[in-house]
Amino acid sequence: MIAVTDQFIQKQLKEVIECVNIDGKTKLVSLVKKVKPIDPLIFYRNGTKEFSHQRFFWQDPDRTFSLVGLGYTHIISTERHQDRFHYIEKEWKRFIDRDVICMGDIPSGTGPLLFGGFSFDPKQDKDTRWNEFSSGKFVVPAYLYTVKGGEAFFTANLLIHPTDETQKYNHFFEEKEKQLFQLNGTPRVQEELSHIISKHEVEPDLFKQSVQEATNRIKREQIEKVVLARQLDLFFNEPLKKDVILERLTKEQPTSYVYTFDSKGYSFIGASPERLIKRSENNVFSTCLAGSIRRGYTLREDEELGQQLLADEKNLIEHDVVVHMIKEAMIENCTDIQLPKGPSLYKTKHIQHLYTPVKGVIRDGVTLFSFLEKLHPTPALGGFPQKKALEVIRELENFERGWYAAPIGWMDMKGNGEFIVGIRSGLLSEQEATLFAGCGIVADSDPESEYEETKIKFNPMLSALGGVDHVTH
Ligand SMILES: C=C(O[C@H]1C=CC=C(C(=O)O)[C@@H]1O)C(=O)O
Repeated sequence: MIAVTDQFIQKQLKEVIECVNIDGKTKLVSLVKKVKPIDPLIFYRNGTKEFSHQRFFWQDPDRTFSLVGLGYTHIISTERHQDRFHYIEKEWKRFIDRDVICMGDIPSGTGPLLFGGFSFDPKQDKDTRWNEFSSGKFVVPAYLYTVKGGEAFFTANLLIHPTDETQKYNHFFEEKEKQLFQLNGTPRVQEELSHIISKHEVEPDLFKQSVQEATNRIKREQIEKVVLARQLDLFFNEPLKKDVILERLTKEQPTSYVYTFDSKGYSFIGASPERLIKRSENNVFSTCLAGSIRRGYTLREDEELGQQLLADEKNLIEHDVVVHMIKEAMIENCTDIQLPKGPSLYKTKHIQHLYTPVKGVIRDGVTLFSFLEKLHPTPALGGFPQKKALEVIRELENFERGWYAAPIGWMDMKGNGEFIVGIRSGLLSEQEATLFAGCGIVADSDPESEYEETKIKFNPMLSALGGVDHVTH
């Protein structure tokens, strides 16, 4: 990409405004500039005053790729049950073709990019807490900061109306850049968090009963595997500092994706280790992650626990069901599939998992969203067979999962992008948080152990919110 100057951008903007004035139709113009890298958390924080109701943040586990969006210039949202993936993709394509003007050669991950997610199951009974998070909701940010490797880019996606005058945008880009990239102040991770004044496990006994019921059904061969989840409610003494929580997540969960989607006072936030699908040109990557054990307190104990997990039959069955389903989806949609023979370990700060990465070359005509539709929910989040597992979850879980355990991610205008599953997550509002955690149930699952496993899975969010002591390795 050519390094553009502010004068060049100003000239381009002037030309677009003149065209829009003549044409009489509102357009989104996407301006991209290479900038000096700053910490993406600073960009997110700089949006607190103006954009706290419309912000998102995304960072890869290796922290070499970050996206931060401020302000939502365009929203594509649906409450559809059936073809929600297709609908969002179709609307996005239509928007790009009809309403977007891009300047020059735009690198992947910049420009008019779509960020958002889907709900786990649009057929679950609705809870008003999830009102801002529809069955499919995607946004094009007004301002986007992208970090790719050592390079950084600032995108402004501006809506230009036919009545707009050129003067309105004089020095606009430069001033926004100055405002959003200012390095004022130290990292806030040391700052005191709001205090948890009350912690409430939502119906733990019901969860254990549901696990028991699920194992009975599995033994009666009505289903092979089902993932059951539960909630933990937290109440705080003062409004939550979302930028501090996000910063703690990035520091405390170095092997996880960190993400938040903020909308009108609510934030869906988490640190997930689980990639659902990534597309980069014609290459696709997915991950089978299922089967868990806690981390050890010493290196030795940690290794022993890892070996125990790698040999544990119950966990291997749980994992195999996921590998089988993802492999089938890969065969259908890809060529040149590469899949290791057996799982390895994936360690996060509080928990270790059985892990099998998969890659392939996407077949002609398959898109990121059509692939997503095939995969979601994998047996790591739903169960197997998929349809039956969803019915069991609807029956045995007594809350709406919303975006928990569902795809969240991004796609650019070239169709490249990545989706993870929104686990190790919580829904935050002003002074409250609801955390979610689930686990895969197979015939041999024991309700008490599954309950303990969900406790560990609450820890990444709980710790970022100031609720648990840190485990050190
Ligand atoms: C459903 C969750 O985790 C899934 C991902 C990895 C391992 C899992 C397990 O071992 O049960 C779960 O399938 C969660 O963290 O809420």
